[in-house]
Amino acid sequence: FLRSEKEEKLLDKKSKMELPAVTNQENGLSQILKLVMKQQSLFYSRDVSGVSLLYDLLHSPWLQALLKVYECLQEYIKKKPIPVLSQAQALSCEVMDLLQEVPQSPEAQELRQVLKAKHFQALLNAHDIVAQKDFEPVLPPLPDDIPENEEALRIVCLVKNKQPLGATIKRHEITGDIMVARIIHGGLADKSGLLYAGDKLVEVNGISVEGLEPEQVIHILAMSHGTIMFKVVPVSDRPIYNQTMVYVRTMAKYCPWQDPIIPCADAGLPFQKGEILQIVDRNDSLWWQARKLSDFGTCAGLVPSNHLLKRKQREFWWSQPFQPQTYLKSTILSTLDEEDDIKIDEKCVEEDEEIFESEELSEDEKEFAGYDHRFFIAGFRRSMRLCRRKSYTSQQSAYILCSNSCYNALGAPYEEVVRYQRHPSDKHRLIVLVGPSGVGINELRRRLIETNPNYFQSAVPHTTRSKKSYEEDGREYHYVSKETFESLVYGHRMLEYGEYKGNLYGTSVDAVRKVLDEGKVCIMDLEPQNIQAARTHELKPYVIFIKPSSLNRMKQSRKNARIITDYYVNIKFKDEDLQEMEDLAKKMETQFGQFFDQVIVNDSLPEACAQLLSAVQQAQNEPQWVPATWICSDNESG
Ligand SMILES: Nc1ncnc2c1ncn2[C@@H]1O[C@H](COP(=O)(O)OP(=O)(O)OP(=O)(O)O)[C@@H](O)[C@H]1O
Repeated sequence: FLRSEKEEKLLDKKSKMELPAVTNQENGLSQILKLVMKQQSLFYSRDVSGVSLLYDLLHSPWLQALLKVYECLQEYIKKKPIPVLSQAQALSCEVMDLLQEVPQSPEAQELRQVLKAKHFQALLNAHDIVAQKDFEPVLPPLPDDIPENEEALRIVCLVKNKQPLGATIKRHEITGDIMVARIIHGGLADKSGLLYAGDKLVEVNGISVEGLEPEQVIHILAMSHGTIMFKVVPVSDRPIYNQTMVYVRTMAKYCPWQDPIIPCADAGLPFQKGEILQIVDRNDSLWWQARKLSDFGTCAGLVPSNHLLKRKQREFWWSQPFQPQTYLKSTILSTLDEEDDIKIDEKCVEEDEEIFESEELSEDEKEFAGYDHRFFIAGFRRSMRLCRRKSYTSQQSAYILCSNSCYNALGAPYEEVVRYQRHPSDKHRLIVLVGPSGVGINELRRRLIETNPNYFQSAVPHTTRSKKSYEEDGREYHYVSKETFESLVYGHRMLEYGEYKGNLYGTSVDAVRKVLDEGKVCIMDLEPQNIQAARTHELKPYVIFIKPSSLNRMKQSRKNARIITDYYVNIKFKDEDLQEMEDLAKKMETQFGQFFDQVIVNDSLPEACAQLLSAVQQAQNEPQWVPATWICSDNESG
């Protein structure tokens, strides 16, 4: 008899003098022989006569070949082969007779010899015996005196330790019987394979459940320890489990203990926005069973189905309409609103970007404009940055886009995802940086580009404002007419856009595509409500949220930091600015966290920079969860 692998190891350790016992038939003859061969040292040590003979036999190529045949046969037996004929030996005799009659040819002679050979005849004989045998079990006849209404009972014993039983019960609406409502995937009941949804409960630990409320049955179960015995009437149509696993990203937050309609809160699986779940059972249209990637070994939990969550979300959104203005309001604008009379000796900026014509640009100002000591970096212009947060139109469009995102979220509370790893010959994924104004996005983006300007690049934005004498079309901006700009917007070719001082600014898909087509990594910053527009199969954006560090840390680290406003090139951060940055970050995370692939806390700049570089490399070279639509179809929408 064979022992389990664990027992075998123990046996190896404890004593090599004992012969292992075979208890598991499934392990097969080959396993037995392998085990015996493993124990050969034991034979030698005991000096048993004939041991060397056995050793030679075990290692002979004949026996090895026989083992292979045996293993193949085992496989065939599992598939229930049907013999073509059951009289192969008789047929071979007939063929031999015929061969005697045909004119002698070397081939006919050879075939006759093969058929005549003792081994071959023995093989055919064995074949016929197997082919003629009926392997189906013969069941005893049913007794004639079974009462008409007799119900078959199944007795199930489960040993309960600390883990829950993994089954829920309910009262049948019509019959009033206590039924097994569902079996939780991976739980004790599921692993036993003895209880099924739909089984009628008759007794628990010898106590009849007739007339009891489900809560009373649960109480009996809760009080029971060790082995629990269930007497059940098995369900006649056992549910067939043939679902493919799907993985989803959660687009909403869920807490079972706050959900009044969950059938069993303890069996619920709480989740935050943006978590990846493995959906293991979708048989119930209202309640699915899911597992978190981080807790793969544990049993599944109940989560509301797509349909149910959509309903819940709709109720939620109706009761709490989304108001982007409350947190899209600029830090700086609100500061200026409160304090018109700012007495800071920073340089005052009169006109849109006029300052860059001045000979007296400080290094800081140049950097803000996108100038480095060696090269020009597109996409850092002040107006472009300010239009994002200042322009009324921008806020309106933000509202529209955001409403769309909310609508999308309503449409799909779970987003099906698949594991995707970019092939080296594929275009790079777009890197999107998101964060509250002033957190350091431009600083990080600039530093990242400077590490390798031939590899990292920003997209060149579009503007409707006229070109300045020192500017170059396609370098600072693509200068286009208002009509062209608007046609790009209506054609959904703008990832983001806004208005600043009467001019339109925005970044187009084509500008991003140009960078990607050159084999480079495109880095751009977006307002969170515009992420949805970038989430396409073509761009496959990897979204990094830049989060501010704690207020106290920022008060220290941002002492020399400067922000740009529409009035000042750079002013120092005030405590209120930092506070507002923190509040804004929290709101962004709550509202849009499900879209963030990575979060980087910008505390120490060099560290945040290193993290950003590593995140960008991960995005391009390591497998990531992405929406299934990006991979499975040519559908452009995200
Ligand atoms: N970790 C940090 N430690 C100290 N200073 C920082 C840090 N990160 C950024 N800064 C500084 O904070 C200021 C604002 O950063 P930056 O202009 O990059 O913000 P931003 O997020 O791009 O804001 P906006 O979107 O409003 O332009 C800059 O002076 C920058 O050098």
